[in-house]
Amino acid sequence: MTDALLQIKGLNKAFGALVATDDVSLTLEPGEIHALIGPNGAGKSTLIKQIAGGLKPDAGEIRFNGQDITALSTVARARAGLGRTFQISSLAMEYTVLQNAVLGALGHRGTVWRFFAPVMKNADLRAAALTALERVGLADQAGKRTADLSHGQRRLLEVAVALTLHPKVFLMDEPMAGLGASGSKRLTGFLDGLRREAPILLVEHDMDAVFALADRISVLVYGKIIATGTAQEIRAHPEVREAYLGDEVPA
Ligand SMILES: Nc1ncnc2c1ncn2[C@@H]1O[C@H](COP(=O)(O)OP(=O)(O)OP(=O)(O)O)[C@@H](O)[C@H]1O
Repeated sequence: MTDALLQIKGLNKAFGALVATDDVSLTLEPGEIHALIGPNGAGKSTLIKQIAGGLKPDAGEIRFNGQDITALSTVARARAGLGRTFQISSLAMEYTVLQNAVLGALGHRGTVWRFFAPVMKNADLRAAALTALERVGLADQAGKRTADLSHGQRRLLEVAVALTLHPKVFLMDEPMAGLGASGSKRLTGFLDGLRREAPILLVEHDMDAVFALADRISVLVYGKIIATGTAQEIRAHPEVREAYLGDEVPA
């Protein structure tokens, strides 16, 4: 394998007596989708937050693109190329779809955002935003108020906002949530191609999507990774079946 773009080493995080991240190490290699699965409360979101910079680990190291980023702010990490979609929407609901995408593109330029109107007239920003909207199939919704989008469309808009930043790596926390069968099929197809642009660390409960997409799967239980492997290896792993998959997934 080539050098990992993202390397997590011995990460630990406790909330009082609760160990939410228990000595977690994992890598994300160029071109791959590495899915992180596990039961509710296993610590998946807590791990993503530490990688994105919103939560400080108690111990351990996060290396990105050859650099130790453990002490960097969320903004510095995003500028360095860590793209993220959120479990809870970060969109401005009263703004249009295009305005949200332009704000995303603006974040990449690092420009100080003083006046919204001139920003919306900036041809480069608009073009970057529209390209991202086209890629997720939302270009025809550009003028719509974000609050008027369906839940699934909002999730796609979040992916478009992340795309405007041209990240080197994507961190995605449950992008399929609430999409419905056709929406998740469509997003699955999109993520399948996206991995060639930037590898994806994917937290997802939708097992159809995980098993269709993931090059590798890590299983988190009580904050600990109990197994990492291909879809086939994970399906057949006795401890994983007992702790998480049960009889839902045929081996
Ligand atoms: N800020 C916090 N303070 C205290 N406990 C927390 C905090 N954030 C998370 N936890 C706890 O840490 C554990 C891991 O939570 P986390 O949200 O990371 O799990 P998860 O695997 O993402 O769950 P889900 O699949 O339901 O989203 C849970 O027991 C949760 O209650």
